[in-house]
Amino acid sequence: MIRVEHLTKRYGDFTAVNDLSFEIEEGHVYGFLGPNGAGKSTTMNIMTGCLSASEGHVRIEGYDIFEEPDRAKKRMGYLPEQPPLYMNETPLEYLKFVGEAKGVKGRELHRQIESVISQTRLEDVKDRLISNLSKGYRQRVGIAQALLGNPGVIILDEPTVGLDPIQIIEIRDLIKQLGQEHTVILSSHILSEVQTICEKVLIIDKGKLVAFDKPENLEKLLMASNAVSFIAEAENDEIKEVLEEIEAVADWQMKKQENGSVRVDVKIESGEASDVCRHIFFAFAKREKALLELTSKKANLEDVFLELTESGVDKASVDKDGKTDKPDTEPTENNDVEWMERQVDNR
Ligand SMILES: Nc1ncnc2c1ncn2[C@@H]1O[C@H](COP(=O)(O)OP(=O)(O)OP(=O)(O)O)[C@@H](O)[C@H]1O
Repeated sequence: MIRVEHLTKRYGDFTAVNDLSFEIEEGHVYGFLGPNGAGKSTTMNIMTGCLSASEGHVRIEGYDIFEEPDRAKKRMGYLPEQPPLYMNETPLEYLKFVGEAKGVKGRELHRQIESVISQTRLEDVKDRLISNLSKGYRQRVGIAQALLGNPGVIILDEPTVGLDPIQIIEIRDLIKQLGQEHTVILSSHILSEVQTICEKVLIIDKGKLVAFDKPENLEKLLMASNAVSFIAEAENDEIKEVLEEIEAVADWQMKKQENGSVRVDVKIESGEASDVCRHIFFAFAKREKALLELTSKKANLEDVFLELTESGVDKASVDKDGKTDKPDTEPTENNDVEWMERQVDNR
């Protein structure tokens, strides 16, 4: 459906997108994930024909975005990071304007406007001035305009940035619904967002693709960072004996507690942490030694993301340059959003 081939974008001496290639298939929700400045917006702007590329090709359903831009653009709806809304118009007026600009006319335009207003639940505000709408509703208007012309692909650049937690949840639900009828590509630097909405994730860092897979497969990549911790009332030799019985155990550290028990942190090389927990539990029970605590830590997408972007070590075999620079991130903003989301999720 979309084929990106060896895409490169240079701003002067700076390479913002570096030899990016990937293919998007029909009917999935794709997450385009990366730290701030990774090159997500640049890539999306090129894919949607808003920006030229220094090198490479983008084909939308076979149409080259640079050679046949009209045909290619017809097949895509785009919500840029800053949606170009006219504040002194109502959603209805604005959607009419955008629909006409996309070449939709007459009754068909009327039908499509009704349909996108209903899909994005704008009925109650369709006659209010956009300048008087909340950011969440403005974002809905932005999504509604992307849906006009009934494109197969919807591209959304950071659609939840700046929204409050309730609005974030509403927009995510809307995106999930859109994914039932369209191919959706969504850029984000919020991991939990991509994990909950997307079926496939592209991770981009410093303009390069570092991973492209299902969220669950990316987590499997980091099985090695699965870990188990326990506190046992046993001697070091007995603990060593138990751990040596378990093939999946890669390494461990023991620390004597004040009450005489021993805290053990175990690194797992392969397999499930729960299987290792089960083995440890029964091994100590058989020896009639008490386990005071037993917990496992499963690698999640966040671990994959940090591993692939912060360390620059390429576990997905896409980028082999092994850079170790830290990305240009703005953790405060991300943390605020994720913290607020957790408050809502926990209610
Ligand atoms: N017009 C420009 N001129 C020079 N450098 C630019 C220009 N536009 C973007 N850049 C740089 O290119 C890099 C990629 O920017 P881009 O906006 O694509 O990243 P992003 O992944 O979308 O980041 P964010 O999540 O912050 O939006 C950044 O280092 C940015 O500063």
